[in-house]
Amino acid sequence: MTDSLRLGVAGLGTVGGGLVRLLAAHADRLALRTGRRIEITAVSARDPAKDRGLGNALGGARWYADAVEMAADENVDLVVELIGGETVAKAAVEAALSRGKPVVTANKALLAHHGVALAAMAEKAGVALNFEAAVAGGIPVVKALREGLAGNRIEAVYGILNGTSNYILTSMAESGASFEDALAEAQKLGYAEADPSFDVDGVDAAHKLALLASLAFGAKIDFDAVHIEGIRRVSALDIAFARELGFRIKLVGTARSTGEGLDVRVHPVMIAEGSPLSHVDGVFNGVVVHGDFVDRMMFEGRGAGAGPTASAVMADIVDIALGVRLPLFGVPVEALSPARVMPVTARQGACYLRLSVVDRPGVIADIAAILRDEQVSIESLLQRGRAPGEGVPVVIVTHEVQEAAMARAMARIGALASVLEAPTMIRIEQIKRA
Ligand SMILES: NC(=O)C1=CN([C@@H]2O[C@H](COP(=O)(O)OP(=O)(O)OC[C@H]3O[C@@H](n4cnc5c(N)ncnc54)[C@H](O)[C@@H]3O)[C@@H](O)[C@H]2O)C=CC1
Ligand SMILES: N[C@@H](CC=O)C(=O)O
Ligand code: NA
Repeated sequence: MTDSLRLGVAGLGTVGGGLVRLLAAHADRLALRTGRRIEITAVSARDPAKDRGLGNALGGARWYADAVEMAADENVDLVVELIGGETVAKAAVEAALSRGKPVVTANKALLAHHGVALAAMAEKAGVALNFEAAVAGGIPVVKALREGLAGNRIEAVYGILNGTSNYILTSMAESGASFEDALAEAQKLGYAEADPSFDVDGVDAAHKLALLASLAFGAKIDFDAVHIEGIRRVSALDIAFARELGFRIKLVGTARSTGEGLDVRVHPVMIAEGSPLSHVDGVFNGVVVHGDFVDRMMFEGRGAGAGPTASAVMADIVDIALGVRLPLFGVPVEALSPARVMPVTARQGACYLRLSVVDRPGVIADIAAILRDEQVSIESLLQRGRAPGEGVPVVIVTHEVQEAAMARAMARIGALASVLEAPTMIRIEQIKRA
C-alpha cells in the first residue's frame, strides 16, 4: 500500500450514512483494489450530537458545521457532497474544485442546473467531478454511457428514473395503497428527496434525464425546456383501467435524438404488460439505451436507498483513487453542443383518455364529434357502470394522434357541461423488447 485517500464527507443522512457503513464494511477490499487506504478524515452535517447509528465508524474524523470550511481542510483530498440542494452543496463543491480537489456528488438537482459550469471548473482544475449516484441510484449507467458505450452514437435513452414514484405506483397497483400512504412509506425507507414534490412531480426524474441526455448526446440541455409531468393525477381508477386494457402505468423519462432536435420529456406513460419496463417495480429503476452499434440494452437495479446509492458513490471514489479522470459529460465542456429541446406538442402517439361524464343519452356522441373534428381517431371506448344523472367513467384509447390535436380536443371536451372533471390523459408508449 502506498498512500491514503482522505475523504471529507458533507452530509450524513441516508446516503452519507450508507457510505460510512460501506467503507467500514469494505475498507480492506477497497485498499486491495485501489492500492490506497480510503478513510474519512472530516465530516460536515447539521447536528453533531445526533445518533446516526454509525458506532465508531467515523473514528477521529474532524467535525465541521460548515461544509465549505471542511472542503478547505488540508487533510481532505477528496470532497464527497451528500447534502443535496443548490446552496451549501454548490458552495462546498466549488470550494473543493477551486482548491484543485476532486469531488464526488449524488446531487442531480445541482448538476442539472449547474453541471456545465461545474464541469468547466473541474476541467480547469484538472480534477474529477463524478456523479454516478445522481442518476438511477446503484445502476452504473453514467459509467455505461461515458465508458462502456463510448463506441456508439446514442439514439435514445429512456426509463424509470425515480424510485419513490415507482414505489408509489407499484404500491397503488399491487396492494391498493393510497398515494399518501405509499409516499410516507417511501420517505420512511429513505428513498424520497428532502422535498418529496421533486419525486412525485417528476422533477427529480427530469434532473436525471437531463444528465443522461447530456451524456448520451454530448449536449447542453436547457432544463427549463424539458416537459415535466408527475404522478399526482394518476388515480387508482386509471391503474385499474390500465390493467384491464393490458397496460402498466410508469413514470418514464425519454431522451431521443431526432432530425429536429432532442425529444426530452418526463411524464406518466402506459406501457404494454410484458414490455421491458413494465415489470420494473417498487424502488427499482430501469434504463434502456439504444446505440447504433450495440443496439438496445437495458439496465435495472435499485434507484434509491442508502446501500445502492452508497455503492455508486464508492465506485466514483474508487475511480478517483485509481487516477481515472473523465469529462463530466463524456466530452470536454467546449465540445458540448447546444441542443434544441423539442416541445411536447411535437409528439405523435396513442393516448388514454379518462372522462367522468353525466350518464345520459347523447353525451358520448358529443365527445365523439369533438374527437372527429380534431382528427383524433378512436381505437376503443369503455364505459363502466350505470348511474343515470350522475358521473360515470368513460375511457377512450386513441390511435396515433398529434399531441397538439389531442390538447385541443381535451380542452373542448373538458368544457362540455356533461363532463364533470378535467379529462385525464396518459400517453401510451411502445417499448420494444431489448
Ligand atoms: N436518498 C436516496 O436514495 C438518494 C439520494 N440522492 C441524493 O443524495 C443527496 C443526499 O440525499 P439524502 O442522503 O437522501 O438526504 P438526507 O436528507 O437524508 O441527508 C442530507 C444530510 O445533509 C445534512 N445537511 C443539511 N444541510 C447541511 C449543511 N448546510 N451543511 C452540512 N450538512 C448539511 C443533513 O444534516 C443530512 O445529514 C441529495 O442530493 C439526494 O438527491 C441520490 C440518489 C439516491
Ligand atoms: N428521491 C430519489 C432518490 C434517488 O435518486 C428517488 O426516489 O429516485
Ligand atoms: Na447510477
